[in-house]
Amino acid sequence: MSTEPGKAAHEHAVLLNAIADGANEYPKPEQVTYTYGTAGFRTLAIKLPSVLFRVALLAVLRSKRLEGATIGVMVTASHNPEPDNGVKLVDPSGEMLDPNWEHHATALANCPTTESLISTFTTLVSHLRVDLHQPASIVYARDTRPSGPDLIHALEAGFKAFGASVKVVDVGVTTTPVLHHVVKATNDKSGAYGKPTVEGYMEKMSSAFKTLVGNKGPLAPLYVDCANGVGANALTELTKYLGDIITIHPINTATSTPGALNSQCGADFVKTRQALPPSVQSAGYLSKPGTRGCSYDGDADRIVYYYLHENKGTFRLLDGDKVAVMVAMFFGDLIAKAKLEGDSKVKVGVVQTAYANGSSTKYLTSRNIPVTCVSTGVKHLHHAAQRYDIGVYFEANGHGTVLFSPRALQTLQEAKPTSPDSANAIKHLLAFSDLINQAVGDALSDMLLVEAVLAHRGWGASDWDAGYEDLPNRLVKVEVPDRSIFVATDAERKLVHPAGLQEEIEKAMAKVEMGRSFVRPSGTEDCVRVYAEAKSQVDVETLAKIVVDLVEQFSQ
Ligand SMILES: CC(=O)N[C@H]1[C@@H](OP(=O)(O)O)O[C@H](CO)[C@@H](O)[C@@H]1O
Ligand SMILES: [Mg+2]
Repeated sequence: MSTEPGKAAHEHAVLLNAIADGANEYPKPEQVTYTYGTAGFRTLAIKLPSVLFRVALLAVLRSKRLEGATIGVMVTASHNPEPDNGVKLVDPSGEMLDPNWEHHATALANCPTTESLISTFTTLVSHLRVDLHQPASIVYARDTRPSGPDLIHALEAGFKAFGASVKVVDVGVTTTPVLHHVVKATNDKSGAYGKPTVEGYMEKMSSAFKTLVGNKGPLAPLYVDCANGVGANALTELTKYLGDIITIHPINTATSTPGALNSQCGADFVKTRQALPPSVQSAGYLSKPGTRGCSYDGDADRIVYYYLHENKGTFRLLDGDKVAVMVAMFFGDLIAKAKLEGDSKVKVGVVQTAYANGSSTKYLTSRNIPVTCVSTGVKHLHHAAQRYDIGVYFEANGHGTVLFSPRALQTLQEAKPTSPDSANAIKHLLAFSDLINQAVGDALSDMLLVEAVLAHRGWGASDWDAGYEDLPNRLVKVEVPDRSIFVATDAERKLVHPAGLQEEIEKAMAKVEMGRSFVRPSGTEDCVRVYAEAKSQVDVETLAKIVVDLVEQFSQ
């Protein structure tokens, strides 16, 4: 845009006309209200074209507001069924969109007409003090959903309205964490984070993995359920970079079979059902004792592991809590071996949500590892983890990563080893910081992290599992007329509303041994979630039932 007043006004009018033309092509369906939630906009794909067009406008505004910093747009609905889709924005550091801007996204998405869209857009430009003369830079990608290409068209139409002031890079069909990597690396002008490309991501991770386990391979084979999603493509690519250090068997890789995505497979299926995907079960992949399997979700930002009990053949889940505990303990030991001096001590902390199994929290705290509990949603965990030198964060369902603070990295880079052992520990800690996605939870990166830790420990799945035994637990969805009456506090462990309900829940908890239960409204589905755990299966069922009944009673 020009800085001459007359010309600038003309260009502004041209821009608004172009936005109006695009908006007319992608009208908002009537009677749909959109919310930018925990995971961006997510609903049936047929309802989304207008949202994609408007998200493009917001992405451009955000980039211009940040003086041309690169913003990411990911088109995915993660573990949802195939007819759904979604879109979320990625901030320049590779993190989720700033929560203040979520409201602006919601406002644009819900404008009923082209006129109201233009008016809201203009208001945002002035309220947010966006200088439209600034350049903008956007990278975008999508998962394998059949609705993806049309939604990408709608997104691109939004970018085109701004003409040449917007530079766009289409990363193509890839995982959510790869897109986050590209965003973070593009904005890191020092180049230290790695190349801002899919190849850069693969090279960085595979070379760190080789540094860590190159002399320990070949590692025992691993079966990877890709949920018939985009993780299958990324994993195929990654295995080329890994060579023969580890034998990976990708399964559920039918990315173009209609209806296959997340159907009877994937991390969400396994965590919710606490069972193997039928395809893994029937093929007997894990029947050889000790064989490890893992499942990604549809956009490969989440992973859970499992194996079959050696004697009983029963299913054993190694979820996000199990990963967090193993990784935190391992990093604690590695830091001790590094023998860093005095003030340069690096400390490990863990961030969980209330859904973390009580046994995992007890295991950590009894070993003096600090644990912070935060509200559900990756962005809360990510921010809390940034307060530790090495912050390990995982949701029980497998979303998570490990963050190395700039101070920890600098300390490690400058540390003077006192022995060959300390030199090795420092080298390994630095390699782990390259192996682990520093922007967001990442199924592929977390998988290599688990494999590297197991190899360093000399452990199989059952050794890993032996640390602690999960308390029996139950997670129940309750549909209520209006979930907004449920208001939680204290990292969502207590309810402040409806009045009196919390007291009743606490009475029920006190009746069973090691009873714990909490209730919160879901941020992604129209339901209230009830979580309960207790020392025995019978007690947990009783506790869950009482609390579900209470929720129903108090929602009338
Ligand atoms: C109990 C549970 O698993 N909740 C999930 C779910 O959030 P809810 O707000 O509970 O619907 O979706 C989030 C986004 O994927 C994920 O971060 C979170 O862990
Ligand atoms: Mg996901």
